[in-house]
Amino acid sequence: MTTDEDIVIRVRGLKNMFGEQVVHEGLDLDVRRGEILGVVGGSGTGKSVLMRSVIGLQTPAAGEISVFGESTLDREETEAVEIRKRWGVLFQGGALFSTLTVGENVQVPLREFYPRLSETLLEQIATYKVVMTGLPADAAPKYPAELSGGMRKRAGLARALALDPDLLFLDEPTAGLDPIGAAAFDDLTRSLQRTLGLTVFLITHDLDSLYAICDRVAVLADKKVIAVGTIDELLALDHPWIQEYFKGPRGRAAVASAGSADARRTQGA
Ligand SMILES: Nc1ncnc2c1ncn2[C@@H]1O[C@H](COP(=O)(O)OP(=O)(O)OP(=O)(O)O)[C@@H](O)[C@H]1O
Repeated sequence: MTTDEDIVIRVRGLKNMFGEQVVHEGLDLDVRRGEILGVVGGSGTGKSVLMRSVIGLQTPAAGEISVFGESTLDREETEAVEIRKRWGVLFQGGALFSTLTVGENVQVPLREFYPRLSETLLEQIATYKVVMTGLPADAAPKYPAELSGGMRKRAGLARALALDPDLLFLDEPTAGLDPIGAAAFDDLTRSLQRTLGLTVFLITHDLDSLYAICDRVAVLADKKVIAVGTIDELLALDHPWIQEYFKGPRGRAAVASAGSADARRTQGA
């Protein structure tokens, strides 16, 4: 049974609109503690807007959002800061500051939330986070433009982990990576999630990621979350978009690839 303490993000009756365009209406969602929740939906269904609403970058027209049991809407700034410290965000494309080195990028949230840390400690923490994401320590003094796409994603992840968050938001982290790089990033996400006990909100179009690392998947369509569950539970529903998405050619390829990855793991075990 899921209790209130098990729910890290609770969204109820969310409505978002831009001018006349209604993106969400009556959207409900629960994200459970310690899970990787995949968020899928066609382009423009409002996955990023949902994430931005939860992290306070988008003020909804209506609805309630709570994170760690605290409402995130209409809060005093000091209270909002305390909640914001508990999450990290990897935005679409990494969103690194191009004029700062990787290490300096990781230091940005540290400087914002802990302005009294010494320069030495800032550097040490940043290097530690960089290494934690599988990058060599000598990536820290490099600029984002000097890194490959996959390395930049890892650098973005290092920055998202800067404050030792309990909750991680990842917006299409494997977009633009080749299949091997994407699988490696999935493995890294899973391993960090397990080691650090993270709850992960993962927006993705990548069916391989859904099969490989997501505990449950939420499907956005018709301005709301139309279904949430394991992939098997979703497949039991006869919604046309869900059937087409998971059982279309790309879905079938992802099942085959998940099967062979499992077999490789079993043989390697
Ligand atoms: N700041 C904004 N101003 C106006 N419209 C916006 C804004 N942000 C998002 N939208 C609109 O809201 C809708 C949902 O956008 P969103 O980026 O959340 O979609 P998405 O599901 O993440 O799409 P994709 O999978 O293509 O990234 C789109 O129609 C988009 O044009």
